[in-house]
Amino acid sequence: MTPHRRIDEASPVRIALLGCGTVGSAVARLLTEQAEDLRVRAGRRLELVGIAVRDTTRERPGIDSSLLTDDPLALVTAEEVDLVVELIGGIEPARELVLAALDRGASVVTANKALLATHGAKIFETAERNGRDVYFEAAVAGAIPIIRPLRESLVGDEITSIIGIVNGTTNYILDKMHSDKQTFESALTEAQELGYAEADPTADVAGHDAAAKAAILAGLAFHCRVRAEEVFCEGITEVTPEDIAAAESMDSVMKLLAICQVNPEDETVAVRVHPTMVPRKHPLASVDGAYNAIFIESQSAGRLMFYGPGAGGSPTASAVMGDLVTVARNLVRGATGPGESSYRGLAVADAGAIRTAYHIRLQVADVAGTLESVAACFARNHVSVRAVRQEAQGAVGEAVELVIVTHVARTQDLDAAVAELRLLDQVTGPVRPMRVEG
Ligand SMILES: NC(=O)C1=CN([C@@H]2O[C@H](COP(=O)(O)OP(=O)(O)OC[C@H]3O[C@@H](n4cnc5c(N)ncnc54)[C@H](OP(=O)(O)O)[C@@H]3O)[C@@H](O)[C@H]2O)C=CC1
Ligand SMILES: N[C@@H](CC=O)C(=O)O
Repeated sequence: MTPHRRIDEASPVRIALLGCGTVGSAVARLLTEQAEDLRVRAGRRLELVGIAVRDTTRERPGIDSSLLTDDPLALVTAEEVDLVVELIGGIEPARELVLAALDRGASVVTANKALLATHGAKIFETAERNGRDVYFEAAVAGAIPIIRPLRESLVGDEITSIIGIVNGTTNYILDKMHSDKQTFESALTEAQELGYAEADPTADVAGHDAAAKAAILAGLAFHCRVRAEEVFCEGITEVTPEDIAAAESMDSVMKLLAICQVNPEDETVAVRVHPTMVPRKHPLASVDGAYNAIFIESQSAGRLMFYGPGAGGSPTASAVMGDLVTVARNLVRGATGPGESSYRGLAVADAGAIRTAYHIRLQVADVAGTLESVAACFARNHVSVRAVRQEAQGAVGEAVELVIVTHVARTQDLDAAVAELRLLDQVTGPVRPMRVEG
């Protein structure tokens, strides 16, 4: 274990900031503007000793340019640094820098879900070995306190499921597609301008950002390790205005949900992210813009809901600052916060075994026997149909739209049924399955 520089009463806690973009610049400003209150709350002055960026020549309003450096490794390995705040994003060089900081003896605060959901095991093991903290409240759901409740408040309870909206960008896009009939592209541009999207917005719209967050939530909730790549993940890039209209015709809205459950039969963990039809009366349906919401169900507490701004510089900086003060207090006391608790070796369920209800739209020729053929595809694949609706009545033989709602079914069974439907002579257009929750 690296001996820590003693933070005596006259010494400040020295902070290195990696990244000065949407979140980093908000953190840097708060450290200056709130310096006196932060000193009292942390028990020591918090001194920003350097800010690593790519471009040191760019004008950055409110930021002391003498602190800028383009050598992040030199900054995190500097002898005097007590606390490294990683707000660069992505895997490299963030991984290398975080590990170097911990090995050198600094504690770490990060908002980097992609990094933790991919290299969390190594990072937490390195922190433990060096007796240092890794705090990451901002990594999931922006300003919403969700990591601390899972790591501390609910650690004595048995969590059975988590369901939530954990990506602000996609919630913003889907909300705008519903409420303003905006196109996907223009809503995404707005979300980028507002600072909600990742540097590469593919991570948002393809569902990878939500999948990384779901992996972190599932790991904390069920005390096991889940990696981002193990999460079943479908983004919103294929969601069309027709899907939005179909959801509305069912008095529902489209949401990108993250769902984490333990299957009590085989003790596997099912973690998934996908666009989902949610009935308007469900509390998640009214979560608009870049807001996030997370429902937790646990044995003793019952149902809990967490709600708030899920993205953006200022809300995310709030979560980072909370971690920063907590870690500074720990440093001053010579203590560390809770480490990783992943003692349960639960396996992650196969994607095909994941169970949900479906809403399926398909175009068929309105001829005798069509309904029977369609129903047989579901029956042969063990998918139970709950309701069938024919959208319009035309002349015999004309194409009509059928809407079928199923009971909860296994993904692999539903996929097999859809594959058979596509081969039917009576099916004359695309077959569009959407998952349904609530
Ligand atoms: N934006 C949001 O709403 C939220 C973001 N997060 C997370 O916070 C982190 C930061 O996000 P955000 O602020 O939006 O990202 P930005 O893209 O706005 O900022 C990234 C910053 O990192 C710097 N940087 C990038 N690569 C390097 C490098 N190799 N060396 C030194 N500096 C580098 C950039 O420098 P330069 O300025 O010179 O380009 C920039 O200042 C990410 O992990 C993200 O997932 C979490 C919750 C919400
Ligand atoms: N790009 C992310 C930012 C916060 O984590 C999002 O849109 O939620």
